[in-house]
Parts: sequence; structure tokens; C-alpha cells
Amino acid sequence: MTLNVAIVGAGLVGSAFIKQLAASKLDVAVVLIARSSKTIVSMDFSPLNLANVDFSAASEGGWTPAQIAEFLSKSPVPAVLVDNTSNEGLAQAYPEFLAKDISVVTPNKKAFSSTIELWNKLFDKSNKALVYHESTVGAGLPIISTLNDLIATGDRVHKIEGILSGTLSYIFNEFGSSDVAFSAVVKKAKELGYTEPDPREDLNGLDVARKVTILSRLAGNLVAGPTAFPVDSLIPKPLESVESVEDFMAELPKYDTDMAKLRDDAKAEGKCLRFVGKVDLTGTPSVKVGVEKYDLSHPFAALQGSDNVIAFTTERYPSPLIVQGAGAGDAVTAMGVLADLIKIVQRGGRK
Ligand SMILES: NC(=O)C1=CN([C@@H]2O[C@H](COP(=O)(O)OP(=O)(O)OC[C@H]3O[C@@H](n4cnc5c(N)ncnc54)[C@H](OP(=O)(O)O)[C@@H]3O)[C@@H](O)[C@H]2O)C=CC1
Ligand SMILES: N[C@@H](CC=O)C(=O)O
Repeated sequence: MTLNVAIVGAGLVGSAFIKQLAASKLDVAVVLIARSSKTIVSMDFSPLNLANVDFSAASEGGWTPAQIAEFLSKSPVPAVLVDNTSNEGLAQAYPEFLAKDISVVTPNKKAFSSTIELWNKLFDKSNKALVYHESTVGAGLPIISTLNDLIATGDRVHKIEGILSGTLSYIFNEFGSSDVAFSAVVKKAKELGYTEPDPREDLNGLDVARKVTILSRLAGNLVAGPTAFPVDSLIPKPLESVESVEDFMAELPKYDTDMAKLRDDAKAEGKCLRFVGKVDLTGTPSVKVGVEKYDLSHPFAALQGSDNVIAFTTERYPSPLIVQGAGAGDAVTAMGVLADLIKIVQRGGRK
């Protein structure tokens, strides 16, 4: 085997990733698969059988990031952590993995939109291990690789603008084109697997703000984090203090008429609502995230389903380079994660 892999998180994305990896016949051994409270591990680094991942047989108890890093550090071949969780603690521990020459692949945005100090540790030139995180923005769409390629080849980014949330794209596409209730579309987006584990992280703009933080930083504008610039929230004020997701979802229908009014006002002007993220580097850099009205002839008005669209305006692309397609969902996100793992295999697991 060329690499040993630990997969942490076997939810929607993690399960789809395991299925795709099993079908890919990639020359790696999966030696650990973890959920929050159960861990399947092959202590002698022999490959686990991906066709039969059975957590019912695993003993109770999750492994800490430090335990996983310690285990992988003993691997006789280069090792990779695939983090398919949205866990903050694991994200903060990536430097521990990198310090042990363990590469990281993840769709988890938390580390990359955290402090600049953590960002610098992740991309420290002296790291021998690799970090790939394509699916942190636009799921499997080639957004991060495109931006990195533009910059690495000497282009200058002027603006990045787009619809970066599969959930909010789906919500505004569905809710805007019919009389369906806002709360019903939010529920459906959750059922379809587009939302974050807690859908309020989508509705409050934080998920898009995290993605915009990542893009802005990659473009050279080191914003302090997702709360360092203006972000619109779609959470009704009285629901901001609700504790559980279940209570929030139960209360949301009470605010359907407020959201319908916003939609109908835009319609009356011949426009539609879209939730967009923008990075403008043409003068003093500015970053913002929120609801905007677009003419029905605008490309952002014609999106379908959970589509994301991102427009890079650069020195070489004054008429923007556009990437568009499904921006959420288990299969497309897992595809981005697997494509990143394949890159690590191709590079032999080390810089
Ligand atoms: N869904 C999508 O369309 C997209 C998702 N992403 C990102 O992918 C990641 C996963 O999303 P998704 O699959 O939808 O989320 P899920 O909630 O379906 O799955 C999360 C998984 O992580 C596990 N987990 C959580 N904390 C820990 C921990 N401390 N140790 C071990 N396992 C843990 C959960 O365990 P348990 O099973 O025990 O609950 C679960 O298996 C998130 O970061 C999300 O932002 C990115 C792009 C698109
Ligand atoms: N909840 C996110 C999932 C992908 O990042 C979204 O809706 O875009």
C-alpha cells in the first residue's frame, strides 16, 4: 500500500466517501474509521474491509485527535487524515497531525476560517505533509484549485463573487420560484443533506462567511475570520436564542410571512433574491456576505437546485472565469474529498 488513511466522520459525506473510495481501487489502506462515539481501528495497519463497515461491532468510545495522530505517526508508510466531520476540536488539531508528517484532506471549513495563526501553521512551507481542502468551498466544484492555479501562474485577482451555499441556493431557487413556505424549503434542504449538521449555520450566513474567508485568504487578503466583515442572517431575531435544532425548526413556520414579503417585494420589482458572497480587491479590500436582488436576466437568477456559481474577475479574465454546478450533497462533496486524496497518492504522500 502506498498510504495509510484514517477516516474520521462517517455521516452523509463520510459514508459516500467510503463508498467511492471502495469503488476506486485506489492503492491505499484504510486503517481507522471513526464516528463521534465509536472507532474501528486496525492496530497492525492491515486494511479494513470497506465493503463491510460495521460500527455495531466497534467498542464504545471515540478517539481524541491526539490519539489518532499518535496512532498514524507509527504508520510504516505515509499517512493521511481524512476529516469528514464539522468538528472544531479536530480542525484545531491539524497542526499536530502535520507536525507528525500526516497529511490532511477535508471538507471541514472550521480550520481554514479560524485564526490567521492556525492558517499560517496549515500552510507553513516547512511542513512535509500535504493539506488539500477543495470541498470546503463549493463541495466538489474546482473552485479552490482554480483560484490556486490562477495565483500560482501569476494572475491577479480583482474580484470573487458568487453563490456559495448549496442550501441557500436551493432555498432561494425553490422559494423564489413558487409560493412554497420558507420553513418548508429549509426542512427539505436539510432532508436532502445540503445543510450543515446544524442548519442555522447556513441560515445565519456563517457557512458562506467561512467560505468567503477561505477564498479571500487564498487570494492574499488575510481577513481575520468570518465575523470580521458584514454578514446578513436569515434567522428571525426572536429565534436567535432558541437552543435545539428541533425547537428552531418547529418555530420557523411562524416567520414564513416575513420571508414571503421579502420575496414578493423583489418579485414586484422584477427581481429575485440571492444570497451572495463577495471579495473585492480592486481598491481597499472589502468582503461581504448577504442577500442581494438580481434582475431576472442575471446569470445568478437562472440557477437550479443546489447549484453554486462563482465568478473570478482577474487581470487575465476581465470577463470572469465562471465555475458552476451542484454545491452541496453527499456524492459531489465526497468526490471532491476523494479527488484530493488521489492527489496525495500521486504525490507519494509528501511534499
Ligand atoms: N453535506 C454537504 O453537502 C457538504 C458538507 N461539507 C462538510 O462536510 C463535513 C461533513 O458533513 P456531513 O457529512 O453533512 O455531516 P454529518 O453530520 O452527516 O456527519 C458528520 C460525521 O462526523 C462525525 N463526528 C462528529 N464529531 C466527531 C468526532 N469528534 N470524532 C469522530 N467523528 C465525529 C459524526 O459522528 P456520528 O455519526 O456519531 O454523529 C458523523 O459521522 C462538514 O464539515 C460539512 O461542512 C462540505 C461541503 C458540502
Ligand atoms: N451546508 C453547506 C454544505 C457545503 O459546504 C452548503 O449548503 O453549501
